[in-house]
Formats: sequence, structure tokens, C-alpha cells
Amino acid sequence: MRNSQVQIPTSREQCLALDAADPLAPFRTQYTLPANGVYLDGNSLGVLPVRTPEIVRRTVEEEWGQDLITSWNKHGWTELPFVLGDRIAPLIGAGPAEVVVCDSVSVNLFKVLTAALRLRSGRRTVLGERDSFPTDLYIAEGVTGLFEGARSVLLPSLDSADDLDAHLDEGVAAVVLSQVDYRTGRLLDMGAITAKVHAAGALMIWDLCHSAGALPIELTTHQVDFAVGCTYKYLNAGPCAPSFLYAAPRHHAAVEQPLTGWFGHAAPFAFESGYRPAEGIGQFLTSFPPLLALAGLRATLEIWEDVDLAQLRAKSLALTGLFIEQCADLEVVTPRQEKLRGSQVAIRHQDGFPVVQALIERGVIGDFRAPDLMRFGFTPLYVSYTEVWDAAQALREVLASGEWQAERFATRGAVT
Ligand SMILES: Cc1ncc(COP(=O)(O)O)c(C=O)c1O
Ligand SMILES: Nc1c(O)cccc1C(=O)C[C@H](N)C(=O)O
Repeated sequence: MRNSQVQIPTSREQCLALDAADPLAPFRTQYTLPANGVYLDGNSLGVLPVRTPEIVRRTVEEEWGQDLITSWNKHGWTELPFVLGDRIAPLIGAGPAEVVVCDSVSVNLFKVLTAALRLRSGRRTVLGERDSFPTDLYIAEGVTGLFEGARSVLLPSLDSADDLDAHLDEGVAAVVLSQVDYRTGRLLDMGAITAKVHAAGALMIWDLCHSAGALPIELTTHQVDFAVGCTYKYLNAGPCAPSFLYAAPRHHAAVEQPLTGWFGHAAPFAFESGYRPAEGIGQFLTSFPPLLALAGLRATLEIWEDVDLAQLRAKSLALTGLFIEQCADLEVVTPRQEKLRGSQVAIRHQDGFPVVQALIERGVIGDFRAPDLMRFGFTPLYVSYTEVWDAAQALREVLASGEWQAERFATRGAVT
């Protein structure tokens, strides 16, 4: 079912025409792409922006190499978690001084979930989805283990906000959900869910790993309490680049996050013996910012200053719509309805692993998520319509020819 004006091409010629008219096409030259292939895994690890090596080199050779410790002041190293947070803010519908860049998603989720349980001290249940990315579930398990009587309750995948009704009793302190499901690509209704959670007196925490840089997000509009997300997928900051953390300003005064390291102190360089949290979003910092990793984020966020998120969403829906239509005879598990879809497509196939390996050998890079999902990510800034057309045809050919059955495609590495 389609419910928008997004144009889905039905021939390769139409794809070529759409590429020629694509307002986002010029961004493609800003990325280092496989010479003979199609990269459909930007939902896992985004590609390298062309400008990144030079910015990383300058950080290493000039800032660290030459200016040494004076770089903290001279190059604004201390401020970088805030400066980069402010640059991410418009991409997630947040304001200045509401986002900070630090640590990993898991660590930041630990901070905000613990803070949420403290803010709702009479309540002890954390709700999540059973099929969420496991680290979110493990952190919820770990955090609830620290509070007497607390428990993490895992629900079946939500189809809509209404599925929460039966579970939102007055014991619920917080709900943790991924806006876009890492496996199926299903997009949840942030506004409806956050409103329901608030009506029940609980706090809402969103994991934006698969939505930040993939679609417009409105944290302020929907009065979200906390959010975390990664920067190495659609934002292209580089492998394992640091995460971001959002906390609504209305919580800044009362919140208490548990990882009270010196960088979240009101005066880190006063070296006091007792902890006094910084005011505002700075209290969510814990340690020294990872300067070299932040150089990759600095580089990529320059590109995002020029991106129109409405154009990004329209192209994303067209690319995923195109792939879904070309694979309509396969078991597509990603919702066909646009308002329920992120920027990836998952197809169920019992031999998904070797099929994806055979596709990779043909130059089409997707990935596989156990037990049986082939996953393809569509990053509108560097994937073209024609590439998506060709990738879908390659998938059809791999399946029709049976070439995936070759012995060499059966072996799995540690990372798939
Ligand atoms: C939904 C989701 N949350 C969290 C993570 C990662 O967390 P971390 O930064 O702790 O490795 C990922 C991907 O790795 C993810 O897909
Ligand atoms: N970025 C990754 C990588 O470089 C290797 C393996 C996995 C990843 C991931 O990001 C996992 C991811 N969160 C997922 O959606 O499956």
C-alpha cells in the first residue's frame, strides 16, 4: 500500500531519469564509494566521506602532533562534545545545548535509563520490545538489576502505539524503544507512543540508531524525555564513532545520571574531591572526549549542514519502495506502508546468509541478521535509483541461478 506522492520508478530508464533530476545527487561525490559495486549497508557502517581523511590527518598531525596539549584551548577540544551535539540537534529535532556527543549507545542508555528510574522513583518497571537490538535489552536488564524491585519487561514487537495500552500501568517508570527496528526496518510513531507513555506517567527513551540521518526526527515536538543514537551508520562518522545523547531541558535540573566522571563535573579542572554535576546537558559527560574519533564526526557533520531532510525522506521512501516492488515476489518483512518504514528493507529467506554472500561477490553489499533476514540499507545521500534497480535484479539473478549454493558462501566470519 502506498500513501504518498513519492514516485516509484518501474524501469531502469526511469531510474536513470530520476537520478538525473535528483536534488540530492550532488552529495554522492562527497563519499568514497566502491568502484564496482553498490553499497547497501550504510544502515550498519556508513561509508567514508571524501573529506574525512584530511580532517583526521589535521587532527592527528597538526592538532595533536604540533599543538599538543595547547590544542585543548587552541582547537576547542573541550567544547567539541557540545559543538558536535549542537550540529546533530537539528537532525533530530532538538535545540542547542540539548545534545552531547560521548561514549557509546549502550553507555549513554545506561545513563539515561538509570536517570529515568531515579526521576520516577515510585515506579519500577521498564518496558521494551523483545526483538530490539540486544544491547538495549541487556542494558535494561543491567539497570533494573541495580534497583530493588525493578524489572525489565519485554513485549512482542509493537504494530502501533495502542499495543502499549495493556502494559502501561502505574508501575511503569520508563519505556525504551528503537524508532526504526534494526532487523525489519519498521518505523514506530514517535508522537503517538511518547504521548501514551506520558499519559501513563512514565518517561520515554528513544534509540535513534537506525533513524538519525535516515529521516526527519522531532524530539522537541513530541516532548521526548531522552534519546540516544549512533553516528557511524547514516551519519558516516566512522567505525565505532561515539554516540549522542539527548535530554529534554525540562529534566536538566532534576536529573541524576550515574556515571559521575570528572568531565560531567561542574568544574573538571578545579580537581575537587566531591562530585558536583555540571549544569545542563554537560552533566551527561563522563570522560575525556575521544578526540581522534570525533574528527570523523566533525568531518561528516559539515556535509549534513546542507541536507534538506524532507528531500532525504522522499528519496529514502522512493529507494526502499523501488526495492520492495522489485522484490515483491519475495518475503519482504519491511512494512509497505510508508509511514511505517525506515530506510532499509529486510527480506526473509531461509538461506539468507549464503544468498547475501553471493550478492556481495557480485558487488552488492547488504548484510544478514539471524535467523533468516537479508537486510539492505538505502542511504539517500549516496545511493542512486539505478543502483537500487541493479541491486534488485542482481538479487533476483542470484536466487534464480542458485549460485548462492556454492560451498564458498557457506562459511561465516565472526562479524556478519
Ligand atoms: C538499535 C541499536 N542500538 C545500539 C547499537 C550499538 O550500541 P553501541 O554503541 O553500544 O555499540 C546498535 C548497533 O550497533 C543498534 O543498532
Ligand atoms: N556497525 C557495525 C559494524 O561495523 C560491524 C558489525 C555490526 C555493526 C552494527 O552496527 C550492528 C548494528 N547495530 C545492526 O544494526 O545490526
